[in-house]
Amino acid sequence: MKEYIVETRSLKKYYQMGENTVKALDGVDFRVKDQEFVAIIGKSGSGKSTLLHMLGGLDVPTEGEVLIEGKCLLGLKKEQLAIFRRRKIGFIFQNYNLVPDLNVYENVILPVELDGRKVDVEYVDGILELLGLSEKREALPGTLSGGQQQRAAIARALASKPAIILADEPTGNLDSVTSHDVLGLLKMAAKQFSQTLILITHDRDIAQLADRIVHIEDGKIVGDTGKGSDSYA
Ligand SMILES: Nc1ncnc2c1ncn2[C@@H]1O[C@H](COP(=O)(O)OP(=O)(O)OP(=O)(O)O)[C@@H](O)[C@H]1O
Repeated sequence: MKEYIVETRSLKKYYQMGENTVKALDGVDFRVKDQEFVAIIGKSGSGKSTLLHMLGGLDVPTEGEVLIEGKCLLGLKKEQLAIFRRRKIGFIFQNYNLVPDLNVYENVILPVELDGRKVDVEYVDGILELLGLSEKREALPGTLSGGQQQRAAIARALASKPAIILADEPTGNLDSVTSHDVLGLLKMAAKQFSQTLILITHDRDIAQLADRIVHIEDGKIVGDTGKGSDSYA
């Protein structure tokens, strides 16, 4: 295993808006160790989502590199990138993106099935149990509370056993008590299944759950605190 599971080198993403260049990311050197939990904080428009999208291979940098387990994403062909995303990365977004016609269990195993892999039923049952969803396996998403839907989305992200979980404001639609509960469960699950967790949040209380807090401003890392951090600021 490489020292860093995730690494960016001088990562830049510029958008040309007429005469103006928006520097969404402006030279980001970001490193995450295997099984670390890192929270990314920063004001709206500071570049958090852009960074997360680059890490997950959902977008291509203007300059610089993203390395996952030491492998440069830019070197991958389209098909290889799609396989990489399905196998290595679990995404959790603010709007849960559950399929309304499928029940909780079917939603959770969908990415594994789409990848043509055999479902590890015992493992999935363990995740549902851990997230308090065992009773809701057969329920349709529309009949669940926001917190339950988000837990189902977390279960789905965990089910394919990805090495890395990327979560973009996963509790943005939940009240603060539910947010804390859901995030606590996500943290516990990531630990239990030896996953690396990178989470964007506006909420400083939630960020405190992480091993490290990385602060982004105007597309640059301006602070990096917590155990195991390198010093950037
Ligand atoms: N497709 C795009 N075209 C043009 N500009 C973009 C695009 N995507 C992002 N930006 C700009 O890049 C900057 C960073 O955006 P980003 O979404 O990464 O911020 P953020 O920190 O995630 O914000 P929020 O907390 O509001 O989600 C912003 O100025 C945004 O307007």
